[in-house]
Amino acid sequence: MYNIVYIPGDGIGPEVVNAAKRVVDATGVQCNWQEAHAGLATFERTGDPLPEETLAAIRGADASLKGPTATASGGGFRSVNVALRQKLQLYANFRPARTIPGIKSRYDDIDLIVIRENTEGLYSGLEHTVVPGVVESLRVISAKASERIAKFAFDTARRQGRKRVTCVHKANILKLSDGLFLDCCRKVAADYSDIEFDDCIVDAAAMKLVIDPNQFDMLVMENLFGDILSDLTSGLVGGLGVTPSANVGDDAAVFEAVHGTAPDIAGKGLANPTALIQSAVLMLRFLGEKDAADRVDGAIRTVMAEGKRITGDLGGTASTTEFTDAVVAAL
Ligand SMILES: NC(=O)C1=CN([C@@H]2O[C@H](COP(=O)(O)OP(=O)(O)OC[C@H]3O[C@@H](n4cnc5c(N)ncnc54)[C@H](O)[C@@H]3O)[C@@H](O)[C@H]2O)C=CC1
Ligand SMILES: O=C(O)CCC(=O)C(=O)O
Ligand SMILES: [Mg+2]
Repeated sequence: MYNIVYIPGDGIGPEVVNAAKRVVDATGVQCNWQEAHAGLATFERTGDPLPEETLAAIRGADASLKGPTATASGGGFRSVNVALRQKLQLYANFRPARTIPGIKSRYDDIDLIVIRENTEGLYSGLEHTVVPGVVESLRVISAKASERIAKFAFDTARRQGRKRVTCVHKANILKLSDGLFLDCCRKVAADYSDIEFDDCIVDAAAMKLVIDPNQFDMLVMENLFGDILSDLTSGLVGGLGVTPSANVGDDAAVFEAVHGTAPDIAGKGLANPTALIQSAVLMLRFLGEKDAADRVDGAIRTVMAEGKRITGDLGGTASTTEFTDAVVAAL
């Protein structure tokens, strides 16, 4: 019996979290689900978007499954995701993009992984007004966090039989900060002679990913570049509706999709739950439940290949529930 915390979140969050829970339960893996709260709805109810009891519940759980949480542009509270990743030191963000046969996309053979440093960089949102009309944002990069994420990337590459790790950076312009990140990746690479290492400047990497993604294998980068490029790699395999993500630290792990709250389709039963179900697959693998993880992956592939009960983002007409029913039936 695993103790799993689930956070419904905002927008489409409750719909896709419910779908992922149903699928995990259908595998027969025994989970004691504990509900915890975070996000905009939690803020409106309690005045705190990330209550201390939610952090404590995640710390005490075997793993957590999180729906997306809303962060307003401009004013409003600081991102719950950034706070969660920093407070729990979930330093590694793992975002695979893999072709699922049957889903129409530009390519039919993608198998990439984006590894994103999850605790520092511009994404921390450390900003202040210097004088009215002038704002400063701090982009802190440390050797400790850079070496830690590089090591995570190489260890993951080794465990998963990957051939090459590419550091994506802007060290030609950000000579000190990205220079340090690149140096740390080079230093760590020297300890992994069985895995190739190279680097690519981020603007060129974006172009190369669109033109010929298979020239890459695993990509490691700082926080903001990872945020942007992981949406791009999602787009290579069918979009945000299908790509999972894991936030992993030494003491806790939170599994969520790459996508956000999708306000344009929230509450309508239109969301594709595949991304969060695939995040639950990553969670099952993390828990050591390989057989259940493979079975869910296989069930999704069966439903996608059949193509009759897929959601609107993939060109189908199925609702979130109808697609989930089909996955459960295929299991
Ligand atoms: N991990 C998290 O909690 C994340 C939260 N967000 C938050 O979500 C809010 C909305 O952000 P947006 O930039 O609009 O990005 P978004 O990912 O919510 O939506 C972008 C587009 O993708 C579509 N989409 C996303 N997930 C889908 C799914 N499962 N099925 C079908 N279509 C899907 C949406 O309908 C929309 O057209 C913001 O407040 C943002 O801060 C954004 C990304 C991650
Ligand atoms: O925290 C947010 O609202 C956005 C998060 C996000 O885009 C991501 O984690 O990829
Ligand atoms: Mg993002």
